[in-house]
Amino acid sequence: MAPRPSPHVYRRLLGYLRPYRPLLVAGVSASLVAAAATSAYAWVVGPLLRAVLTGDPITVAGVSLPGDALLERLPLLVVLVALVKATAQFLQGGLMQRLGQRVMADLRGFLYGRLLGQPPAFFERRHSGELLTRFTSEVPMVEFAVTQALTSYIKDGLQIVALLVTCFLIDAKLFLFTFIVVPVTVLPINRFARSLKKVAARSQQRLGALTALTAEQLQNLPVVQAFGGQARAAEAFDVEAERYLAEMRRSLFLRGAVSPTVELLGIAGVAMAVAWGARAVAADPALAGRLLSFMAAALLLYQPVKSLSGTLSQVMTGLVAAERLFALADEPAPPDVGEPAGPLSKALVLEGVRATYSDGREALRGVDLVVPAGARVALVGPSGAGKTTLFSVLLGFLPASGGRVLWDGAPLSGLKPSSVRGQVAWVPQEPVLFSGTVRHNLRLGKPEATDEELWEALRLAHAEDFVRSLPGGLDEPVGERGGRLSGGQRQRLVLARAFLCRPSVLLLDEPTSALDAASEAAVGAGLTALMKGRTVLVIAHRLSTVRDADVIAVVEGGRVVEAGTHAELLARRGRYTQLLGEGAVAA
Ligand SMILES: Nc1ncnc2c1ncn2[C@@H]1O[C@H](COP(=O)(O)OP(=O)(O)OP(=O)(O)O)[C@@H](O)[C@H]1O
Repeated sequence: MAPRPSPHVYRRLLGYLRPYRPLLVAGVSASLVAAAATSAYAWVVGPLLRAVLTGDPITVAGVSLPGDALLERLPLLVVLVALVKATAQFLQGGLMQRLGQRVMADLRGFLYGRLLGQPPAFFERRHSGELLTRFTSEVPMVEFAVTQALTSYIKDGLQIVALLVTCFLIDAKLFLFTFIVVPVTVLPINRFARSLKKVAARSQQRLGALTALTAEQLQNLPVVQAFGGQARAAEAFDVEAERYLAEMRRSLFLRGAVSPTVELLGIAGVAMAVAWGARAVAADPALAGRLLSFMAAALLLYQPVKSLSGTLSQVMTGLVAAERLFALADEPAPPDVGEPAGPLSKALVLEGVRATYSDGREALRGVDLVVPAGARVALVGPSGAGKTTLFSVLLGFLPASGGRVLWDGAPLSGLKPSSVRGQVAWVPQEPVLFSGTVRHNLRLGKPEATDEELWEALRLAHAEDFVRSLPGGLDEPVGERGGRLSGGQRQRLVLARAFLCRPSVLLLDEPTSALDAASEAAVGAGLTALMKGRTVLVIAHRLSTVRDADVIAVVEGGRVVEAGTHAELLARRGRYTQLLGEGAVAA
């Protein structure tokens, strides 16, 4: 069943207005003035027309004006009313738009902040395209709904109320007769609103699926092309695009039908009022002025009603989008609470650690391992053994489902995750860089680092020379994902970034990507420097790294099946010897 915006969504969006109450009050006041000015038109137009046509004296707001004074004062009055209305509308539009933009900025910031607190499992359950759709298409939908609701809905709503009151005051009987059709108008609008909500939710889901598919295919285009998969990709795209089109057809049909239906009902009401009024005036000619005022007010109603019904569908779409955004933001994120972790000084101990992914796969099945502070422990094992999962548990991305991890004797589950991450530097196999400058990338873990500290880190990571030779130095842009640098340069920047954080524990997934001999030597020297004096857990892919380790842990099937030094394990002639024979680590 398609989701529908609940009253809760309106309330929550209204909550975002609270900090801007003065702005809201000013905007609503301007709307009230504009609405009152519109009603004033109706008050003056009827008597004016009647006086012009008959030359009789008229009474406006209790003041009786003779026919000749009219031609001087009434045009002035009309211009004055127009001036007040124009000024009020200008203020109303400006204030409400500003309010709408502030609300949206807050909402966008809130959503992004919530996403930044989510663990990797949250993103694995979703397609990156889906999240992108939220930001690129659903946030603007909410933005439109909020600004539209604040500008058009308040302005038009107040104008409608003011004009209805005007009509009632001019002639209560005529009012009751004419607007007996109003309840009849509300019924179809309500039905439209409900259908529109459903269709809006479905078309947003379809757009999400289409964006997800497109993003995935384009991101991996070289692979698609290498396998000659363009035709299949185009076919899959057409299928999704057709589904989206079908939903949009339904949505556009409904949207197109709202305005004309409301207009028809409104015109019918006015026509009936004219017929009734004409008969009443025939019986009592003095009614003519009032009837003209009444009709002016009824016709002035046309514009705000049309404007309201025209944007109804977009506002509904925006509310559905808001509900989806709130649902995303409300996904519980693991709390960042607990005791602060200090630098590791004794040992990191894993006792029977188990870990299960959200799809039910148990990747760790009782890992026992002791990593003394300052030691270098190499993890080796076949692909899929659970080495990366172990890092995820240590970084707090995946909670242990059994056993425990002790950080200097304190259970990891009781420590504040951000403080543990502050002690740990994680260097993944593929260097991760963001578009931006060298400085921007280095400061990721230490935003306040000075240039001296950056150069020092670059020197330690054997990256100083190449950064100095870049035309912009620290200010040189690295390109998207570091694409303007070589593989070895990217890796050394990532190492420099880790140096800056002064971690006490290093989780290192040794790079395997082919580098030329010079780059490899530089990266290797940087790595050696980084590991010096720290507790290191390294997923080893090179024999030299394994041989130099204090302890080698052989991981297989989610357990540590053997542990010891290189010499001890070779002497045992067990699984380690077998793995070396199979080429699990490169010479
Ligand atoms: N996000 C995930 N969701 C579900 N299962 C996963 C996820 N990541 C890994 N797995 C599974 O968990 C097991 C251990 O994977 P892990 O990535 O820890 O192995 P690894 O030893 O690091 O392998 P490699 O050396 O190939 O990187 C594998 O069976 C894998 O399929």
